[in-house]
Amino acid sequence: MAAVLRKLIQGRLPALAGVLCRRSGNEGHLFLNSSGSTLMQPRCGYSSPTESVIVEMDKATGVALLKLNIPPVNSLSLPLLTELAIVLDKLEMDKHCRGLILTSAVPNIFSAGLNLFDMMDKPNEHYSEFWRAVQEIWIKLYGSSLANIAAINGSSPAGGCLLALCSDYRIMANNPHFTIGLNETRLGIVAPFWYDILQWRVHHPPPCLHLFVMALVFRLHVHHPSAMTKVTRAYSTELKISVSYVKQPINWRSHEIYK
Ligand SMILES: CCCCC/C=C/C(=O)SCCNC(=O)CCNC(=O)[C@H](O)C(C)(C)COP(=O)(O)OP(=O)(O)OC[C@H]1O[C@@H](n2cnc3c(N)ncnc32)[C@H](O)[C@@H]1OP(=O)(O)O
Repeated sequence: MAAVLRKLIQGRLPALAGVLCRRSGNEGHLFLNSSGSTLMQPRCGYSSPTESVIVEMDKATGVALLKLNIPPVNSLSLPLLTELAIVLDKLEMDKHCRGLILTSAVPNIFSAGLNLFDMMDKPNEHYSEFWRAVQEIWIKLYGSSLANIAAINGSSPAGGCLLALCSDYRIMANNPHFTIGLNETRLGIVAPFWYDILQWRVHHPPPCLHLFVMALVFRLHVHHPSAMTKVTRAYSTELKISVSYVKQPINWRSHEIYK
């Protein structure tokens, strides 16, 4: 690990800087226990071909639980990114699916971020394909029409943090050993401009966003349609605002931090 990091820090990140600068480019109860692992009672499931992304679809709520499952650290390799993209596409097209929760099947690790081995000693074609896959994931997650929540049940540096930032809402297990943040700057990787916006959005959520998530969690935990209808009616305006907020496209020119 140390040797890999040293090699990357020494500036052997061919093709990376250019790509990063380019601008195109029972009832499904969810708990985080003290160790941060997620417990959910699955109703039915389908997973990616290699089970690197386990999918547990709760038919009653229409919420899919996605568990990243590439030990030891769920590093985001090209195959994992590709499988995750396929799963996200399938869920987007599934008319019964209303939301998704992204978490990890690996104890203590949500994701170690981008796979370091995909960023070194590879031909240029590989870098193009890899970075296209990275961008595709954040676009699919951020632009998803489904409500999506990151249940961060372990450490989540760099690209792992990106996955969390792309989600509509984040819940992290309360464990002092779990770290999260953008440590990739130490490897010489400059985070692209939209990373700022994703972070800004996290630090300045409107109060109604919390209401939106409360309603969602309420829907998952309490199977009481009439109670839910009352909540929805009472707060319909706030819910509409929060839904449009979390699903708004990034428009960096009009964004407040760039004004
Ligand atoms: C366009 C969007 C821009 C987004 C920019 C994002 C960039 C990145 O994501 S760069 C990647 C940055 N990630 C890291 O620097 C993470 C480094 N890893 C860690 O900090 C730790 O490994 C850990 C906290 C995630 C887990 O710690 P621990 O449980 O102690 O496990 P080990 O450190 O012993 O690691 C086990 C095993 O996993 C290998 N490994 C760790 N991280 C990666 C990785 N990102 N890619 C590939 N492999 C990784 C590590 O080398 C160990 O392997 P072995 O030595 O063979 O056991």
